[in-house]
Amino acid sequence: MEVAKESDRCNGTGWPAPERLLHLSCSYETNSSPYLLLQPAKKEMVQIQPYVALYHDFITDAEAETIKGLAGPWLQRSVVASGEKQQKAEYRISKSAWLKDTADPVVEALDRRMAALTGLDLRPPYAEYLQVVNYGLGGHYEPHFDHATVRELPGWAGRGDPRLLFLLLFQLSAVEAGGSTAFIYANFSVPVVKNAALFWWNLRRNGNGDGDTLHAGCPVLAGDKWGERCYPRPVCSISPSLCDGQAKSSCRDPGRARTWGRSRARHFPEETARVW
Ligand SMILES: O=C(O)CCC(=O)C(=O)O
Ligand SMILES: [Fe+2]
Repeated sequence: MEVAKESDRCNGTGWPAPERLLHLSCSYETNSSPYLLLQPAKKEMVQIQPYVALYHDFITDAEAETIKGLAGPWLQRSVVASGEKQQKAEYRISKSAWLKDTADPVVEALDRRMAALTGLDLRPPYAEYLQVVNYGLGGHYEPHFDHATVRELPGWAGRGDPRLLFLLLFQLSAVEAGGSTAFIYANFSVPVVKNAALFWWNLRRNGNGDGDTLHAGCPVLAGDKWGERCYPRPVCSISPSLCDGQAKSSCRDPGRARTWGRSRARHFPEETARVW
């Protein structure tokens, strides 16, 4: 496969070939949840492999403004993981702040909506607090994986699974130009859609990192981009198979892993046709 460049994807020249669009669809999702029965999630499947979906109107203008207001005073230059430490990096230019679920009822409401959407318990310790991200002019996040690619990472055994199960990125603002999320190997990009939530799985159902998810936050060319990330830190992740073999020492809650595996199969049925 030709490996697309970040600049091509950020220019929007890398849409999937027509035969890869056949399975794509839009649907209202309720996931048998009382929250979503009243206001179904408007799901647009973007790509099956890697699995990427866009949920339109997932938050309201008022919620977006509240979140930006809460985070504003706490924003600091974003950091990236470097071994056991966190440090600033030229390849991630943005500011970020963590929001506790007790910070405001809006944050709690978002937590409930995310749980309804994914079927997963996303409260600490199963996820980090929500993280608000602000990219100014030229702000970007160069191509990276959200899951750790080195199995020997410090802390792998002692502190649970360091890999990010999925990413859910709420779009809190419109961007005048730039700012798309580009999937480099998969060869497509998703523009910023205000109030939508962009979702992708970083780990496959067998618990391995999905090598097709290499992605980037494209530079903001005009305006500024505000997002909020849900940052799950699953213990034993999604698959009971993770409880076998190498990752056993990180497995503190196999029961939860089984529940999460079942939720994933139920809430993301498009995946079940895939062979892993
Ligand atoms: O801002 C984006 O479009 C991508 C963000 C991202 O990759 C991340 O937060 O890990
Ligand atoms: Fe990322």
